Amino acid sequence: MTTSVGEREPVRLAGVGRRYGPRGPWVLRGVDLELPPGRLVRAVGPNGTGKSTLLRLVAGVDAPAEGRITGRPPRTAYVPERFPPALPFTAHGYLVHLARLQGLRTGAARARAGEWLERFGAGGYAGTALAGLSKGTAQKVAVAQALLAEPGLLVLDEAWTGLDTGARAALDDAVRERVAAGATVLFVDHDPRRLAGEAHTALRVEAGRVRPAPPGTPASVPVRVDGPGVPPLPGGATPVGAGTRFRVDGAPSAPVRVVASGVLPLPDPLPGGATAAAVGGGTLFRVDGAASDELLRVLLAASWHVHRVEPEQAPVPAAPREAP
Ligand SMILES: Nc1ncnc2c1ncn2[C@@H]1O[C@H](COP(=O)(O)OP(=O)(O)OP(=O)(O)O)[C@@H](O)[C@H]1O
Repeated sequence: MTTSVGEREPVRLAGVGRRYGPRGPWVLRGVDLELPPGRLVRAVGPNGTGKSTLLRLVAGVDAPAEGRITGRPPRTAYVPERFPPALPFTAHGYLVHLARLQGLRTGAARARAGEWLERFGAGGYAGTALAGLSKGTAQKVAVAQALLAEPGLLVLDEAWTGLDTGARAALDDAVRERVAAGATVLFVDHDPRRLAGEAHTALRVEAGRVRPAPPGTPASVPVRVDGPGVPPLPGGATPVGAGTRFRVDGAPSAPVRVVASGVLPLPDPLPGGATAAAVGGGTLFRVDGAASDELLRVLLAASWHVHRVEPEQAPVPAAPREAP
């Protein structure tokens, strides 16, 4: 059940604002965000500050009062904070109906609906009317509907609330599968231990703004190094604390390349006059070694995900001409 969603653009929010009613206070304003594929993003913030509003906007079930949201993939799924009132379906019938609406053929829709009910431990309620389900089982159906069609963007608003332990673990696994398949997953959950240490980025929603959450936010992994091994780092940099931050002793002077990706805007200009260019799945920064520490600090502060830090390679020499 883990089809890759393939290469696609990030979901982009540009100057997004939302208020309820033409004279209502702005709940969110001036929100600029990029949510790239393959990222697990957590939104945090005090009650009533606009987390659900942000999630509804990203999911496309609500529209901004100003600004634009682009790049939403065709298969976007959303689990609202509150499941809609019971409709005249059985649990299985409802999921089949939604899967058909999402483009699955009847046979595949039936199979997928059954599989997801089983995964969440609700297979025994497939034939029960939605109106007859307990709150917990109804929540399993709410979560299953979002996973039926392997969405490229999955938005979860307190989706774990009401689930039993087994179903919560099944949802954790389903989220990991979607992220591994290249989907973007944006979630809110009141439990700070939810997917702790796995979220690539934490966003703080407060006072109408969306900012990177401060380092130490439980779900935040400000910088994570991917790959089987980290190459020798410029200036003898050493990983600190399970490979999440770097300390550089002495100022290296050799040029350095940093490959990173992130959702929040970076300062312009970048430290040391670093240049940035898009590469597959991220951004390639080139910076003088003396400024690489500062560039990493800036990336860290903006919750960017650093994939590689390496010395700039010498230009590849031209291939020698063959003797005539
Ligand atoms: N449909 C609506 N009509 C009017 N005001 C709304 C509507 N939805 C949300 N609001 C208001 O917008 C603000 C942000 O609400 P929102 O639900 O997005 O916050 P939240 O951070 O998700 O809250 P919580 O953590 O309590 O779920 C609140 O003041 C809320 O009353």
